[in-house]
Amino acid sequence: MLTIRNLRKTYEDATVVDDVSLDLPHGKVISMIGPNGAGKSTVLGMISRLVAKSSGAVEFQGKDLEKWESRELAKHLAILTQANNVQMKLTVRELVAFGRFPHSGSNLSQKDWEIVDRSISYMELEDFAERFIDEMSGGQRQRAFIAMVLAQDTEYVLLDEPTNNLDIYHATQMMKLVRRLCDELGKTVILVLHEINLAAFYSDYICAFKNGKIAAWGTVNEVMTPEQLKLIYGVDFQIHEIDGRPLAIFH
Ligand SMILES: Nc1ncnc2c1ncn2[C@@H]1O[C@H](COP(=O)(O)OP(=O)(O)OP(=O)(O)O)[C@@H](O)[C@H]1O
Repeated sequence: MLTIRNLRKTYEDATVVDDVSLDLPHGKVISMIGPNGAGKSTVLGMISRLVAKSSGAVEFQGKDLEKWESRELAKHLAILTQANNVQMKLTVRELVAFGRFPHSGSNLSQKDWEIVDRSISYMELEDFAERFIDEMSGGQRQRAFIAMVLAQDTEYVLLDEPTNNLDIYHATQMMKLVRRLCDELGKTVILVLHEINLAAFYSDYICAFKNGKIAAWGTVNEVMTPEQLKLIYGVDFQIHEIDGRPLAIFH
């Protein structure tokens, strides 16, 4: 369980996350949506300790996040950020192997390499395993970084805009994988997404942010209403239903 209490982030005189409190349920897929600059990545960053909070508290598995030892935390919680670039000349398989570091350091066992190869195949990168990541397209590289996060094999997986750069096929495969991580492996997946229909189709809960505050929080059906979406995004929405899930049309 991840509990957030009165979380706030200020930069000089700007408050970009403003008194956010949230109980993120375990073993579910939770999507964070909202306009540019609403504070989604900052909240995700504070949940993973990549961004220092200005005030408030984050409790992870009953213990204040600040009290976790870094390597121990990395065995339980993995994050994909938006700023993924490494300056080293690495192959996909070498990059993905970094995901095993919290567990095994640099001495990877046969089992670690099996997890690395399984993560590579989750992202359908088998044919690219020995390719250097700086010789890949943006979407292929994004999938390699996601594979590294998966190789960390944590109960909590935080993904900031994982579908960035991905085509429709790979974005859909990515979201199906997120569902499997949750349904088959019991993981909690927290994503930042701009594609609200991917959020609606594959999540259990949606948290919508606007101006640093929570604008809506609840099950997909509770949040995906024309009235709330208009308040969040400022455009008109129609909600249709496909396979029992809401589908938003906006114009
Ligand atoms: N290092 C920083 N210094 C100053 N302001 C920052 C810094 N990082 C983020 N901000 C500001 O904080 C606000 C929230 O940014 P954040 O990246 O959390 O938004 P977001 O909802 O993830 O947006 P997007 O959808 O565009 O990725 C923005 O107004 C941004 O300009």
